[in-house]
Amino acid sequence: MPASMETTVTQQLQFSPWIHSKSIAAKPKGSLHFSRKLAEQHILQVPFSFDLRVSRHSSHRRTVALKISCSYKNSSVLESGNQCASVDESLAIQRKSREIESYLNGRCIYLVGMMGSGKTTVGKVLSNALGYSFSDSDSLVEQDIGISVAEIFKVYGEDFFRERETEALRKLSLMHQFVISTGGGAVTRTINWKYMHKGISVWLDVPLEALVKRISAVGTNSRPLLHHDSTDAYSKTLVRLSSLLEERGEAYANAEVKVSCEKIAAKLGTKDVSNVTPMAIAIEIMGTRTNRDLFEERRWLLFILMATKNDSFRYI
Ligand SMILES: Nc1ncnc2c1ncn2[C@@H]1O[C@H](COP(=O)(O)OP(=O)(O)OP(=O)(O)O)[C@@H](O)[C@H]1O
Ligand SMILES: O=C(O)C1=C[C@@H](O)[C@@H](O)[C@H](O)C1
Repeated sequence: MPASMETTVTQQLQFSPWIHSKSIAAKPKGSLHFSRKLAEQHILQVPFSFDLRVSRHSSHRRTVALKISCSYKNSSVLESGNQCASVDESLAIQRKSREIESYLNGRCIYLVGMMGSGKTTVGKVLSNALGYSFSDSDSLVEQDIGISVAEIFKVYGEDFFRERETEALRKLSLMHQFVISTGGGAVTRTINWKYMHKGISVWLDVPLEALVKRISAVGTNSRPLLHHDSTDAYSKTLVRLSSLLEERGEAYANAEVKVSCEKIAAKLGTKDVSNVTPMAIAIEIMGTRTNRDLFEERRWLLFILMATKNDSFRYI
């Protein structure tokens, strides 16, 4: 087994939810090392089986299926889990995160987009890769008021929620090194943009049909603006989401970066956006520069060019 692949696989474990994966150290020698702290905490005794299969699904991706079994100290229970990950994506995300570290300079990333566009899912992958913290403005409001977003809408109404959402974004705008998943409607208030423009805003643009599929699969209970009685979930969600998207299209376009799932799918050689993984979206985000930053870069280039051409050039 090539050493580089083993390294990647070991690093993939950091995304695994079923063991205290943060305590796993990657070692590019084909062995898994667990920290002393983990052992001292009597959590993990020894990994006793390690099963790795590499398959080639398409010309674009190699997928590693990794199965690990561990025994836990002071317990007869054995637990195991599976982790599937694309080696290429995993390498690309690590490389990109190193590349953009100085460009980001600690700036927060605000993910905006419709309900179900993947702000939370992609946000967690992105924050993990960048070594940033993750936060979610809906969760901050819930913690603040002590009840769920759906209950806040029911008890206090949408205007009250929007005020609290703005306050959550104001607090977040004081932070550094955060990836922030914003509420789907956060883009509708101008004041929220004042806060979000303190960092880099990214619109996750996902086709309506994909949003409806995702939301109908998990239900609308936690999404008060979409909630309806249980009959014909797909078409009711479709109607409601399409009118929200029409109302908000321009507001989402205020984001400095637009990441289109359809475009990523096309790059992968497919039309089906369900083939676009959260990791692929995170990689695309990391590879895109804002117009503001491109403008700054060009300004500097121009300055250097003129300075080298003309010694007496003075930059104003
Ligand atoms: N790239 C993806 N491919 C397939 N499914 C995805 C993808 N990203 C997210 N999902 C799924 O879509 C659903 C919604 O994702 P998520 O909660 O991250 O969206 P969100 O934008 O945070 O939604 P909301 O604003 O309503 O909280 C989840 O079930 C998630 O697993
Ligand atoms: O799109 C919206 O307006 C909303 C999206 C959710 O994230 C929540 O912020 C709330 O349900 C409203």
